[in-house]
Formats: sequence, C-alpha cells, structure tokens
Amino acid sequence: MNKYETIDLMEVANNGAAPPNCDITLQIKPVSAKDGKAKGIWEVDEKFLNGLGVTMGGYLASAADIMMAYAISSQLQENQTFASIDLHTTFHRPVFPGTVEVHASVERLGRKVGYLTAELVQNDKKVGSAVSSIMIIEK
Ligand SMILES: CC(C)(COP(=O)(O)OP(=O)(O)OC[C@H]1O[C@@H](n2cnc3c(N)ncnc32)[C@H](O)[C@@H]1OP(=O)(O)O)[C@@H](O)C(=O)NCCC(=O)NCCSC(=O)Cc1ccccc1
Repeated sequence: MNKYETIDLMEVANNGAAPPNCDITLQIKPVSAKDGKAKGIWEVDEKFLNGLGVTMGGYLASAADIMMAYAISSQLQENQTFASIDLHTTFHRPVFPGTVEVHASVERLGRKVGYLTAELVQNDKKVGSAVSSIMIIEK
C-alpha cells in the first residue's frame, strides 16, 4: 500500500497523481485543493444505493471526509499530518446515480485542531453538508 504525505495529496488534487485507494473505491476525484478549499467530483452509480433506491448516507459522509482531508492538507506544513476526529453529516436531499460535487473548506485552523465544513451538490441542489474536526499531528 502506498502511504501519502500531505504534499502527496496536493499532487493528487492539483497535478493528477495517482489517488489513495479510498478515493478509487468511492469513485471520487479531487480536482483542486488550495488555501484551505478543496473540490472533488464524485461519480455515484448503483453500487452506492441502499434498499430504498437512494444513495446510502454513509457514502455521503465518506465523500465529505475525503475532501475535507484534501482541504486541510492544503494548509499543513511538511512536518504535520492529521486525523479526522469527528464527522457530522446532514442529508438534505436524496442522492441518485450521477455526479455529485463536493466542496470542502477549512473554517478555522488551530494549532492542534482544524475545523472544517463540506457541502455536497447534485444538479445544482444542495444534497448534503458535513462538519468535521481534524486533529493536527506533528510528525
Ligand atoms: C425527505 C427528507 C428527509 C425531508 O424532506 P422535507 O423536510 O420534507 O423537505 P422538502 O419538502 O423541502 O424536500 C426536500 C427534498 O427532499 C426530497 N423529498 C421530500 N419529500 C419527498 C418524498 N415524499 N418523496 C421523495 N423525496 C422527497 C426531495 O428530494 C426534495 O427535494 P426538492 O426540494 O424537491 O428538490 C429530505 O430531507 C430527504 O430526502 N433527505 C435525504 C435523506 C437521504 O437520502 N438519506 C440517506 C439515505 S437513508 C440511509 O442511508 C439509511 C439506510 C441505510 C441502509 C438501508 C436503508 C436506509
């Protein structure tokens, strides 16, 4: 398994380097990460549907968690790594197979904790939002 430093995640988001396994599994592609903001494109297909015919909510949480990792990585130093320590997700509308944009932002960067939000949009409508705290760890 390849291990990624934060600088490697920036190469994924901004220069097309090969993504980590979880991105491939979820079918999410980061397209930019800079100055605490990250954007990803998530291709949702039938494998993400629950028994009710809509995308299972945990996958939305995963998409938000992944893109918030890129957002915080864009503001960390080379001697720092991170771990998400909580994640609250709200499901505003059902998500169907198609494309979902995921926008993540660092709202505040503390010395030890970053405070982040994410918004998920399908067909120009907000389908979900998430809030997370991410621990900053000195290597
Ligand atoms: C329905 C409600 C919960 C509440 O809505 P309200 O407060 O009444 O709000 P409002 O009237 O403003 O409508 C807003 C939007 O809501 C939708 N919509 C509303 N009514 C209907 C309807 N009768 N039929 C169909 N859709 C309806 C519609 O898109 C509408 O959009 P629009 O504004 O027209 O463009 C909505 O927030 C929602 O669907 N959230 C997503 C929930 C979700 O997908 N959760 C994750 C999956 S569950 C899971 O994973 C657990 C599990 C695991 C394993 C196995 C099984 C389960």
